[in-house]
Amino acid sequence: MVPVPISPISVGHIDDVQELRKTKPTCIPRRFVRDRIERPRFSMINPSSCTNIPVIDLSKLLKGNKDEFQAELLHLSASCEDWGFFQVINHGVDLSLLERIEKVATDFFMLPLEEKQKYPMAPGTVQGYGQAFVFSEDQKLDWCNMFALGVEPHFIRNPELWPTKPANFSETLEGYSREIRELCKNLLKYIAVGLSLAENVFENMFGEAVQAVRMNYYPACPRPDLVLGLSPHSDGSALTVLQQGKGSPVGLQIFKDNHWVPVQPIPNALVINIGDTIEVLTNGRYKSVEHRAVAHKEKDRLSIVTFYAPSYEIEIGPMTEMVDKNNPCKYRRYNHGEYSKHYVTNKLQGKKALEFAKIKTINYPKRP
Ligand SMILES: COC(=O)C(/C=C/C1=C(C)CCCC1(C)C)=C/O[C@H]1C=C(C)C(=O)O1
Ligand SMILES: O=C(O)CCC(=O)C(=O)O
Ligand SMILES: [Fe+2]
Repeated sequence: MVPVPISPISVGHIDDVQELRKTKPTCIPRRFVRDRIERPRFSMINPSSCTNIPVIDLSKLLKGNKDEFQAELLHLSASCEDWGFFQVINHGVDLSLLERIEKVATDFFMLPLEEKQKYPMAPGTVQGYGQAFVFSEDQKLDWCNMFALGVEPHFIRNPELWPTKPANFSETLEGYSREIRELCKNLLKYIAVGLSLAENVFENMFGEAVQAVRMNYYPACPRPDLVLGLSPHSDGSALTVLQQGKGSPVGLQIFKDNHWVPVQPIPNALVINIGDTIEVLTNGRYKSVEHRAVAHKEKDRLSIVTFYAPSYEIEIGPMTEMVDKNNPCKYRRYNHGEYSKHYVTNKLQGKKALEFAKIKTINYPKRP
């Protein structure tokens, strides 16, 4: 076959925000300054920010009595349906692992730039150190440094991008990913039961699930009102598990009822969100929710995010149980590998990536 020339992507110069903060603490290059409409208006944050996202106590599902189990299952279904986001406490993930992953992530981001640049995220790709989802020179940049790695199955790994410093990075990430994988399997089991589906429906469907980790480091910013830590997006995964660094300021915001609602960190809790894949499988009953991160004036922030998704070979489409006369099929069937490719080759733009799967409805004009 004739090799197709791939046109190289020209993304221009991307400043490393941690370096900017060190060397020019008051400078915000033009590419980071958002258009007015996109800027986070802190005065516009829902004043009843006490509307906190729901909290699920997983121990009640794992080992609660019958009544506790039923009540928490209802709470989980309602959280998925009404919020698409919740925090999980008593999740069973070893707390020392949460501390250790945070330590290696922080140690990595604190390395000299030359060391981190040994693991570069090539333009247009998503693994390594840098800024993902940048495809042109005029695209606005996020006030964030990212380090992302594919973890499972092994063929998605690029071993050259697994850092040798800090020394215990790889073994810690392996241990952490194993436990987060079990958490995702458990959550998917209870999500299925809450939908009156067979408990193993997702695990059986997903095959050898894909798991990737992204560590986001948001340095303090002199004008947080002009920049975004991370552009608004929904996640392409089935489920996402997000760990907020201890002592990190509030930064994650979710878009609900036309307002950006901040997510208040709870010590040792993990934030879970429904990804695009579960939205499609449930025919839109559980929706992936747009979210973003904002920067803080004085404090740096760290988040460690795991994307859990079906194997690339899997065909995805609304499950038959979720489609009926009152809920007509809203999404087409597609291959998850194709969706992953589509997702990672487009800039983050709200829920735009999911247009890929939506069945367009035509509104015929009413007859006179
Ligand atoms: C920067 O990365 C992402 O935001 C991201 C990518 C994840 C991936 C890797 C880092 C390695 C290869 C696999 C994968 C594409 C999952 C988001 O992940 C979402 C997007 C899709 C689609 C998904 O399944 O998870
Ligand atoms: O840092 C955060 O709180 C948000 C991260 C996120 O949404 C992501 O990595 O997909
Ligand atoms: Fe996200």
